[in-house]
Amino acid sequence: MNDKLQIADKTFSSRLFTGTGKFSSSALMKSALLASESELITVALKRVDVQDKDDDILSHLNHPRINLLPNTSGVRNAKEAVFAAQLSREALETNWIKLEIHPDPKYLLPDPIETLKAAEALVKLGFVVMPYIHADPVLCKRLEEVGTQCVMPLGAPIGSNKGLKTQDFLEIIIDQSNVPVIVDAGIGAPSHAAYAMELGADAVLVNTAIAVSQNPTAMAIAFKLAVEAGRIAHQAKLAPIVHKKAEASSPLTSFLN
Ligand SMILES: CC(=O)[C@@H](O)[C@H](O)COP(=O)(O)O
Repeated sequence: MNDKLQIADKTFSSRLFTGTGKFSSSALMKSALLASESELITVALKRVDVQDKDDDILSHLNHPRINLLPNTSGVRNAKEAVFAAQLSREALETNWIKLEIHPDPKYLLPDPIETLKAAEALVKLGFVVMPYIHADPVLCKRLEEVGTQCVMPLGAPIGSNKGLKTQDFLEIIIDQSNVPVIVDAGIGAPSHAAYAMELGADAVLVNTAIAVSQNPTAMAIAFKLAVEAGRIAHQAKLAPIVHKKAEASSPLTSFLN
């Protein structure tokens, strides 16, 4: 069965996207990310030394399977985001950008107005834009209309590990989206990732839950398997929930009949 995910000009076999922050060492990061089999890995531009091609973090991500997804984390508005994306295109030779504008350091919630503004500008400049946003179905449609290649609604605040707190809105987004929906942020356990995939998400992005686990490599494998299981379950179609009464799994006829 061909179940690849297409975004812009790239095709992905893995529906688990990952991040590079919070690992206790670069070696551990590399081991976990390779074990995850993730093919799209985001790295904060502010962590990359764009003058240095041998930058430590980039050298650990140099692998034929890995596509780098620079992100604009740290910018405060659309203008800064566009500038950061242009810098990244020059330095890293990719026009893919994960657009993250979250000016408030306490909750790291994405600014919807600046994100839409930046997305529109970046699409016009030829970027493949992957916007990190709140699970807002109306905003997702507006982003799709300006030409983003996917939407990345949050499950819960970044790094909170709380899971799919936005589930009702994620379901609406999944139902009405014409571009891939990637649930990003707050996914704290493989079961959360599996659930997102069961709901019909096209992919998930996970960073903290893998990086801060006691065994990031084992946890990466657990996430990989969970994403695969959730995807297969979604395609197989889940049995419907039956309300208000039980329904016997076997016929309720007596053995004596
Ligand atoms: C790395 C990255 O892009 C994060 O901003 C992303 O949203 C992941 O969130 P978690 O760390 O909660 O998985």
